[in-house]
Amino acid sequence: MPRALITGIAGQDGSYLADLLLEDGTDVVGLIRAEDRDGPNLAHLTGRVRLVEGDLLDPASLRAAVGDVEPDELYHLAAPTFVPASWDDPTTTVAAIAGATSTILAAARETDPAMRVYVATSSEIFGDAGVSPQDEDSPKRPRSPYGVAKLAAHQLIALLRERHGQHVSAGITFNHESPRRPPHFVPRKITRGAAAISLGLQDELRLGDLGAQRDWTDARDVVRGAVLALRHDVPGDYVFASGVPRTVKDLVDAAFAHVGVDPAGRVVVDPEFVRPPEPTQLLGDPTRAREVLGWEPRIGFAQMIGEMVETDLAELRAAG
Ligand SMILES: C[C@H]1O[C@H](OP(=O)(O)OP(=O)(O)OC[C@H]2O[C@@H](n3cnc4c(=O)[nH]c(N)nc43)[C@H](O)[C@@H]2O)[C@@H](O)[C@@H](O)C1=O
Repeated sequence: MPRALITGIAGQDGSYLADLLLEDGTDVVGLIRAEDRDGPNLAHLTGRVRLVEGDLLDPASLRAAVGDVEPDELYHLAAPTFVPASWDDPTTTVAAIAGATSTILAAARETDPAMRVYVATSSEIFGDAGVSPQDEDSPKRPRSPYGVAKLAAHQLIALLRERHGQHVSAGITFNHESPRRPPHFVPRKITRGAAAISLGLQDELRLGDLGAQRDWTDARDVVRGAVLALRHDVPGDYVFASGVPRTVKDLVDAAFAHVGVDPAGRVVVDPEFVRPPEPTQLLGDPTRAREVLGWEPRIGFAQMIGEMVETDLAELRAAG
């Protein structure tokens, strides 16, 4: 039975990855911060996975976890994820993303040079790429401290692969969502808002730029890609994306249609949430993942948003 260590198992992606690996009989160990032990995404995993403690800002704890667990497969998903927050504290962002990735990759090599590793990087590494859609070889000009930190991690992976022959793959993940996504990200904010408005719990939903565009897929599809990448014989970089551009307004329309409410007059643009426009359209080209790994998204946009709204309706009803 292979043993996998998942950093960030308390998060959206980590918990779905644990579900997937448990299904195929993998022995799953999760790395968490002490304060995440009671997180909502861990409850259903209790008794089915082993948890070890570690902190991205404490390199010794990461080295100890990798050395003690001695996994065959290491999925490094833990990271700060809210892009605007990276402007408030770039130092911590860089340490927790670039610093921790470098520690984990070194620990993997010291523990077992044959250990297979997958690291989640991000479409934020592209920034003002100047070309759209972006594939693995597109120019990378990040526009946030978060993107800079992810790019450092991304480039380190390629370098260590080349220098030491480490089996490390990078997932260049575009936006991915699910019923486990926290509500400060715009899709969950919108599905939660539509649900609350339809239940009469809220009058309006305050958002930033409705014309902002992203490439959204379902988190369950993305973690399936992570396993395919790690288990492929040759390590590499892979864009995981739908290849379909959509706007924040498309999210609003899909979520409100699901609850049968007209969003007109209910959605208010609030400057607090407006970010500077992207100079290059962020859109993924997942051709390599499809051709090399046989990966394609299976869960469509409307299904994903519908499931998120249903989860929000159920949670709000239960809370009320
Ligand atoms: C790939 C990447 O994906 C995620 O980062 P993100 O794209 O910043 O995600 P988000 O959901 O916060 O924003 C998406 C878009 O929606 C616009 N937007 C409009 N109105 C609101 C609004 O009211 N709230 C928010 N949050 N965004 C809004 C906002 O300006 C942006 O254009 C992370 O997983 C990150 O870790 C990652 O790697």
